[in-house]
Amino acid sequence: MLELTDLHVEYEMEDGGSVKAVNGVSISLEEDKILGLIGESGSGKSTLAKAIIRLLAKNGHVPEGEIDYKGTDLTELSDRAFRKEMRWDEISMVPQNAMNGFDPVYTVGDQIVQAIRTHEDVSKADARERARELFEQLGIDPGRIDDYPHQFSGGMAQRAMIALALCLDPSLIIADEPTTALDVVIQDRILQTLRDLQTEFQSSIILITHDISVVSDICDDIAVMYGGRVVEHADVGTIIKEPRHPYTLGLRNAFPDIEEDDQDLISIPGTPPDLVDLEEGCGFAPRCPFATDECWDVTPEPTEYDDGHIVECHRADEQELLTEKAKQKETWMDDETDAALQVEEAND
Ligand SMILES: Nc1ncnc2c1ncn2[C@@H]1O[C@H](COP(=O)(O)OP(=O)(O)OP(=O)(O)O)[C@@H](O)[C@H]1O
Repeated sequence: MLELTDLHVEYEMEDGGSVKAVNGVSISLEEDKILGLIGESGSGKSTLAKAIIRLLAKNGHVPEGEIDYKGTDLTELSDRAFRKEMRWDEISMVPQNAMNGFDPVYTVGDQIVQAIRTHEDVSKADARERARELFEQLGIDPGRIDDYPHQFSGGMAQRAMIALALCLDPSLIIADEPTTALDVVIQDRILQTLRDLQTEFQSSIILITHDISVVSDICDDIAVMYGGRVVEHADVGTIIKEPRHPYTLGLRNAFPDIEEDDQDLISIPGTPPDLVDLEEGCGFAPRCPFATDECWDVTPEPTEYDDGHIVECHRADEQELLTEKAKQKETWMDDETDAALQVEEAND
């Protein structure tokens, strides 16, 4: 249903330079699937999402690439046509912080009713009924429909935001770190609700997060972003159990596995690349313990392994060796990698 081809997104800066926040991304999302978009802060996840729903900051634009949504290239649509035909009806978004998504001066119910009536010719009473039903489905007491946003707890506001995103029955929902501000138990419940609703509404979801353990439970596919590119993309089982990219292997080390005791959490040394002065070569090479001269000099092309497992790494063929070495702390402590390593004992 959604196919991005060689998508680039840039932010113009006052000094005349530009931040290449998304730098040639090609991925696809099938109908009724949840795609997890993971990567460190600054890897371009939100930018990619906002480019799809056309909510980029004023200084952002798409200089190159296609966003094919059900056969329409969204980059070719006028702003007016996009607002009328696409945003909210077809593609909606749950933002990082729900409180910012609601207008504090109107009740939550009024805002959902207004969203429905702006796009559909229905009576106020019918729209209100739909909002009440959505509240119920999301586990919010429908009696709270006339509350103002500040009267909701963080978890409830986030659920109400999901109700708003679902109220026009869109085919694609983009959820940008929808639960980061919430505690783990509520986070888990909201993600499960999202999964249940996705099955019921038969919509597709792009779920953005920096936490690989969050996505493993509810996603079908995962795309790993690094430095504005998708460096690995596959079904969730493959990404969790058989990744090939050293960055994905590193991400796996950095989050605890709930099934294992006594683990060392090893973070990836160094910092993400400068997206203003992008250099030739693999963007991860300065932090990669396995980088060779070729990695520094030549940007790797996407290569497909198995069915739909796409990796951008010159050494992706050496999966067994990389996997074994990546498990060892010493690998990430090697002085030959550019950066300092921080090792945290999981059970400290
Ligand atoms: N309006 C802007 N102007 C200039 N640079 C920007 C702007 N918005 C984002 N950036 C830069 O674009 C890059 C990608 O940012 P983006 O927010 O998409 O990353 P992210 O992976 O979503 O990070 P996070 O998890 O922190 O939200 C970063 O280097 C960021 O500083």
